[in-house]
Amino acid sequence: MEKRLVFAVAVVGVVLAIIVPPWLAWNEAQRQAYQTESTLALGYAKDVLRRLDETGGQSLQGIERLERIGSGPCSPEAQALMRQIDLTSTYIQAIGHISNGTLICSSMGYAPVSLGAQAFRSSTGVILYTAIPIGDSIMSRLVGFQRGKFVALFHRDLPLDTWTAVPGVSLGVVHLDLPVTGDPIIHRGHVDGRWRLRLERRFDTTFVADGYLVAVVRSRRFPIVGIAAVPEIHLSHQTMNLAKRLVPASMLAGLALAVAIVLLARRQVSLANSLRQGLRHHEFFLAYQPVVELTSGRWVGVEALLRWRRPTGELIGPDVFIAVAEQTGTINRLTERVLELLQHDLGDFLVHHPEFHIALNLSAHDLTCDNIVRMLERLLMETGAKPANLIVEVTERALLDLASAGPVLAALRARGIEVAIDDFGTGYSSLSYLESLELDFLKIDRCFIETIGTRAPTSQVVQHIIAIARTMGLRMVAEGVETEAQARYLAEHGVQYAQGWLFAKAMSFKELVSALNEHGSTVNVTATNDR
Ligand SMILES: Nc1nc2c(ncn2[C@@H]2O[C@@H]3COP(=O)(O)O[C@H]4[C@@H](O)[C@H](n5cnc6c(=O)[nH]c(N)nc65)O[C@@H]4COP(=O)(O)O[C@H]3[C@H]2O)c(=O)[nH]1
Repeated sequence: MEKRLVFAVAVVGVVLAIIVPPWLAWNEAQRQAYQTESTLALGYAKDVLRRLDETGGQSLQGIERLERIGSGPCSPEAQALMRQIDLTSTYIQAIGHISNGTLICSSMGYAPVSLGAQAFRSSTGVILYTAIPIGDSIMSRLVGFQRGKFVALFHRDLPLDTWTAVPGVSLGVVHLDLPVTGDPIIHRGHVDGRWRLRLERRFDTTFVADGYLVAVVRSRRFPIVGIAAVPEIHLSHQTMNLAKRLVPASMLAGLALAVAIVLLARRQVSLANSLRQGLRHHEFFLAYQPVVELTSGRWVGVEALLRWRRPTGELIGPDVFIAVAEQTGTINRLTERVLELLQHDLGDFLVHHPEFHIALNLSAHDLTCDNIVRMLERLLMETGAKPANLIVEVTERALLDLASAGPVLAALRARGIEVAIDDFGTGYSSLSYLESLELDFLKIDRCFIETIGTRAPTSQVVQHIIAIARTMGLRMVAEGVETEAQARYLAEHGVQYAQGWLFAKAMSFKELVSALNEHGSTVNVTATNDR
């Protein structure tokens, strides 16, 4: 990634960091407010429904008791029962016998009372009266519930007499046998009978309509729904209250993120510049970590690991600078430098150690064209080495672009240079994907070796990786072996090679040569410092 690209990505990142968190916070405030208010509205609707269910239940029970009396609907016995039902019920105001729309006798006494016009007859034969003229008031607040010869009267406000913390809440009950456009049977405030359609097959639902947050709940006992509508303005207030807390916090977080992006971009650019400078000023060198044959303890080769020492003496690890080099397009130059350093270090070493191998790491970029093939051929020519002396290590990530990596790897293998898949198990490769490549070695990553003999959930993975390597006919190299127990386990499970601090840390080429000269290739020293 060039400087300008880093800048562009950073600008986009900063803009997003400033816009996205407050936007997310605002959405979260809306979501939370809606959730809270919906729960509240559903609570009101359920309360109305519970009261009406209870009223209906008590009315039916009372009527059934009166129907069971054999002594006539207005007999003294029946009237005594009416008074008893009236007194003991919590919701019914009166109960009586009706004939031709007139209450003949009731728990209130003998005086005949006309119930006025029928408001509605349900499919189950229940008749409702909603404008019963009692006393001087033509439109009294009583509602009549008639089944057969008897009617129960209750106060219209009773089911709606639910306490609401929010002002302006509308409450109502709609009968499902009424036409869709019909009015609610009882209501307080604005209630639209059509809101019930939003229930569909559910038992309750909430939605925003006509300036209200509406909750509709269906009764499981009667064909009715309870409705509560909280003014939308209240929802907006709640959203604003929450947003006042969430948005500033998210803006701060976004700002911190933006600052982090700017700092990271600056570091990226300055690290990229330093990398180029480091290449010009020869600040890179190679360290070599021995690869050991597990059955014999023989050093059969080394892995060349790149190191960067800044003029300040600071040592920067490849984990940091390889990623920056890959992102800033300097990686090919870095690989070139690795080959130059190898050529310089090796001299004619491999001519005298024909069985020894050198493993070097390649990046995804190196595999995008066959330039690397020519560069390695040149290295072989200059050092007098054979292709079998070289192993290239590629990570699973580098193999993602199979279309370009595949032919390059095939070209290397065609020349006799072997290929190892590095950090196996940490990337994205699927088995079928790996099978489409021709490989020689599989390197088992340190993170799996660490789990050997532990109770870590991934401790079984090593066995699977070993099985995969066997199935694919690959030789194995275990990385990061630090204990005898790990080495023993690996040897017992047929892993041929290993590297790690148990055997030796990475060392300079000079130290490698003197260790080999001193002890032959069966050295068993823990070589000095990993520079
Ligand atoms: N804790 C622990 N660590 C151990 C042990 N034995 C070896 N290691 C470390 O594990 C890493 C092994 O290299 P890698 O998996 O190829 O992983 C390498 C490789 O992917 C990459 N790298 C190194 N040199 C080059 C290079 O020249 N070119 C490219 N493209 N990548 C390189 O950087 C990665 C990191 O390299 P290093 O920092 O040198 O870290 C090395 C090595 O120092 C052990 O017993 N315990």
